Amino acid sequence: MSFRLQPTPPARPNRCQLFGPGSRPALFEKMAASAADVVNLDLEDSVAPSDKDAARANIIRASHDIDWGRKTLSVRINGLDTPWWYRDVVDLLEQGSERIDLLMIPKVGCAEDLYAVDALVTAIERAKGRQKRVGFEVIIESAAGISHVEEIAKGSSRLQAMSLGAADFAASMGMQTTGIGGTQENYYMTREGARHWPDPWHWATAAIVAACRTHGILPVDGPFGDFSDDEGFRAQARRAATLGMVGKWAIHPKQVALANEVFTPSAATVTEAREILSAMEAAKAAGQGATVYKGRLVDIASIKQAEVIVKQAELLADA
Ligand SMILES: CC(C)(COP(=O)(O)OP(=O)(O)OC[C@H]1O[C@@H](n2cnc3c(N)ncnc32)[C@H](O)[C@@H]1OP(=O)(O)O)[C@@H](O)C(=O)NCCC(=O)NCCSC(=O)C[C@H](O)C(=O)O
Ligand SMILES: [Mg+2]
Repeated sequence: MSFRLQPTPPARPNRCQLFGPGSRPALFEKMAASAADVVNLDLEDSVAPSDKDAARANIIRASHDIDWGRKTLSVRINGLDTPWWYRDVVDLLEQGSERIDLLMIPKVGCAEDLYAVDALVTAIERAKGRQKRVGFEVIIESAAGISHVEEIAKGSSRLQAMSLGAADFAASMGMQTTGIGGTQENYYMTREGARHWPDPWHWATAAIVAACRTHGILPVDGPFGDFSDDEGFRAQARRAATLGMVGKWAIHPKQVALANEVFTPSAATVTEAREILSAMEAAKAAGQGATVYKGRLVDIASIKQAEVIVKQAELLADA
């Protein structure tokens, strides 16, 4: 480990973030009753320009009236290149309840984007005497965002989570795609006549995870648009989990159980992780730094790998 230690990310469950448009308040109670860890009420791209004011008012009302239980309540504001974002922040923090946990900032391109929102939020919190410090989450969904991902990850002490937004990301990168996330038909390799479809989101996912882990932020996989394709969602989520992400968005309620399934370590995985820790305890007692578990090498690094899984399981058990 470097002399600079890796900070611990916020200790809260973030397996699934369920989205719903702020312009559809009939969905809010259903979102609150869902099994998602995080609810994202949207003011941005799922809300038509003519509905922005009404959607903002709906969300403010819902922050007071709806019992959100133990969920993390997040509101996605409009992008900093629009005329709406400052009004989103001002109204949400002047009129919304303290139940709002996070503001999600879309399409961040540089650390200064967080600085600007932080300055406005800080002034409102002081002026209104708000007791709870609101947190931020951001979406990396542009060429600029991925190019500046590490500076963004350290851009504000309010930042808790960072998601990959595959749809806007693909558009900004000029990718020839139309589907939101998942396998892309023309991104394939061939060998001996057979096609194989690698993951076009792999490098961006890995870059986001590295930036997040360096700065103690939760890395999250964004939307998977085809909500009729459960296996496609599972495969995308499993790839993201394997690379270190902690959860995934749901853009339809049927995706919530799928995300929770993938991002909750299975009983067998947790048992194996605990057995590795026990095997290493026994090895340590015998003065060894490495031993054999189920025919394979485990050593001090294996302790850290196993601890990732055991800590995830303990966090979810406590939640
Ligand atoms: C995708 C939807 C438009 C589908 O809505 P609908 O046609 O109403 O779905 P169903 O008829 O299948 O609904 C079945 C029941 O589930 C309830 N429902 C629907 N959606 C939700 C929801 N989001 N949360 C909770 N409950 C929901 C319906 O009311 C039905 O209930 P019942 O009648 O009692 O059985 C819609 O799901 C939707 O709007 N989803 C969210 C869209 C969204 O927020 N998009 C923004 C995030 S993705 C993005 O922005 C891209 C990203 O930034 C990037 O760049 O990658
Ligand atoms: Mg987007």
